[in-house]
Amino acid sequence: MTVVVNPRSGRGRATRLLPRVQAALQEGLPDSELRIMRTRSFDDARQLALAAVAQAAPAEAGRRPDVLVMMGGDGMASLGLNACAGSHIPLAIIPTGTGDDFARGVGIPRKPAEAVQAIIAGHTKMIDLALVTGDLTDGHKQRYVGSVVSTGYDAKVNYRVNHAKVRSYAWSLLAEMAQLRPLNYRLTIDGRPLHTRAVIAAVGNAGYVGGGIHLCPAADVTDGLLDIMMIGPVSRWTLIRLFPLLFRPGFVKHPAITQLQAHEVIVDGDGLVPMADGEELGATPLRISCVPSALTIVVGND
Ligand SMILES: Nc1ncnc2c1ncn2[C@@H]1O[C@H](COP(=O)(O)OP(=O)(O)OP(=O)(O)O)[C@@H](O)[C@H]1O
Repeated sequence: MTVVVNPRSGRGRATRLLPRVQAALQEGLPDSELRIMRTRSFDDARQLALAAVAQAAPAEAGRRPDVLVMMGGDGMASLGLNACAGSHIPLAIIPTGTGDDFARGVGIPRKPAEAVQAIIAGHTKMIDLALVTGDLTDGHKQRYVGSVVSTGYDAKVNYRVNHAKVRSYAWSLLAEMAQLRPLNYRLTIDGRPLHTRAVIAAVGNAGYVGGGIHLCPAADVTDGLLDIMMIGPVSRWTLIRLFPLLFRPGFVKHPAITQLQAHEVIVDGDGLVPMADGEELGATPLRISCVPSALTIVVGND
């Protein structure tokens, strides 16, 4: 078992928790060889995750497969799922980030101590991933996304937070609200064109963005489908009323909200800033396809 740790995730929470996590894993899995790798940078984390998967052994009779454990936030989860996708190596997450939306959306316990117990118990399930193809910011042409691709108001808020000198989510929400205007979207949903105007258009594999916004409430990571959620050209005041409701469980019903499901969506439009896992994703057009059962993850008991 290789545990790749971003010591800075959750503003240093991972560093504080690591000794307890290590002790619990050693106690719970005394026969496992445990390798703990503290990352020095995001690139370092990517390399360590890829190397761990390349060296990992699959399951054999009477023996569990090697497991990649990513300890950090959504950035680390994204590196882990991209390293494990399509392999037979299960991915476990110990969520110590500020958002942890991937863990939230796929049934991984959000409390680190419970996530460790889930790893010890070793229950796994296969989940779908969204494969994004296009000119991506990381220089690649393809990347898996586990949670949501955002392109509207919420993505602009995320972009503003990332580029602000002082990172304030509340301030960015307000600043983007002041500039709110519907964006022109040119979507192709399972081959059918849909030209529309919207303030939010998100494509979800799992349902959460922005640290608990349930933007795609119908998303199911085992149904082989992507969930598309759009909020049409509403006024600022309507969005201010709708937005907090997205933090609550359940569905938000409003005539401006459209929810669809598809195997593949091509997202294009004017002035879109696609974001995923808290980072810029790339320039439009982007093709987003659901890849069923692309990843095995370690989950808690439902
Ligand atoms: N030593 C490091 N290893 C990995 N990433 C690092 C490191 N130091 C800083 N980072 C930065 O941390 C970010 C990834 O953090 P991660 O997603 O693990 O946690 P978070 O940002 O606290 O949580 P969340 O993404 O859930 O809000 C990247 O933007 C990366 O550049």
